[in-house]
Amino acid sequence: MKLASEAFFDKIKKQHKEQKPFVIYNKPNINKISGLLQLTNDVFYTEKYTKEGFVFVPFSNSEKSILIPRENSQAMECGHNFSNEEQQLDGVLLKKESLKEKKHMALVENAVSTIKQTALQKVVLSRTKEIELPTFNFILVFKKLVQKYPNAFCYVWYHPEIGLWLGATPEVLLVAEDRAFKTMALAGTQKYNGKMDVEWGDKEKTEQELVTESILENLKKICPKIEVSEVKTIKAGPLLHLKTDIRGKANTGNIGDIVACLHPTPAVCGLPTELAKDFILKEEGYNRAYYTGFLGELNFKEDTKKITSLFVNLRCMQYTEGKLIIYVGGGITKDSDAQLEWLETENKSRTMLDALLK
Ligand SMILES: C=C(O[C@H]1C=CC=C(C(=O)O)[C@@H]1O)C(=O)O
Repeated sequence: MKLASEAFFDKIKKQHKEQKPFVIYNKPNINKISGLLQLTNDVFYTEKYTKEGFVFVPFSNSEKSILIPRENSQAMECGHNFSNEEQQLDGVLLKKESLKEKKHMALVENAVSTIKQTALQKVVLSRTKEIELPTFNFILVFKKLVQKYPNAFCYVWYHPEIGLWLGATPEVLLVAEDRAFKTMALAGTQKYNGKMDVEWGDKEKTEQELVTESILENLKKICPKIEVSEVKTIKAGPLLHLKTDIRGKANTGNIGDIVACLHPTPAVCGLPTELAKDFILKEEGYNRAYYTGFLGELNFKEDTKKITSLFVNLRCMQYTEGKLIIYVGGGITKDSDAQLEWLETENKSRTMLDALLK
């Protein structure tokens, strides 16, 4: 159902007020906002990725994978011509985070020495940034995300039993049309300072190469011939990253088989995967929940095709109990500097903060 944007957002407000699950999202470089409004407040789970709907999957199995099934939802869409009358988000106050800074730096130092002494090569370490906010206008922030980050996947996802999440992620996990698929190796970060033609340090180049190599190795199991692009610099909001595009044709039509080769990529976990995951679960000291999981359209039937568009849940935040929790992390290798890694997480938090403060 195509709606004018006001009617679209009114329906979303009503759905939220009635505490019923929904997702609204804008895919990269497309001038269309889609919504799926679940008809009841049941929780639908998905394990094998064979159903049709919008999936919301955690980083590890501490949480469950949730589906908003297409057949139990109302689908709607609107364009980008929304009003800008509400500009300001009131009451956003940032506190100093000296304690968090010390903790994060100690965690990074611990990782660097573990990498030097064991088989661990890379681990992605993260933290949260919390903002007290008694009321939260998620529609206003969503509109800002869509306007500010046209090449990101922007979303608000809500389930009364799980929570409210928002984000603007630059990272594709998997886009598939029947058996043809694409993914990307995204890693390495620097601040965008007005130009795209920049130099990259060895740490960032190696970090991104490790991600590419590992994805290619894992995909061999389901794809004999893989196309790999050159490494490019891409802009993601206030940041630049290194990216390699990867394409192929899978020898399986089951999305679950492809996802099993990709998630969690070394861009959000590390290498070797199991060692990195153990390090994260043991040392990070908090629950990532759905941050660094993935989300998106699963097995959408369009004409005669089956389309899947999944994105890694980065540059995201959760609103809970009067608090916004922003999640940010970065890849640690033997060459990481703890202070610079802290600054990188600060820079990454700007993606969400700029939509709250500006
Ligand atoms: C883990 C995050 O970013 C990943 C994606 C791109 C670049 C990254 C990096 O340079 O460390 C991270 O691997 C995050 O934004 O929280």
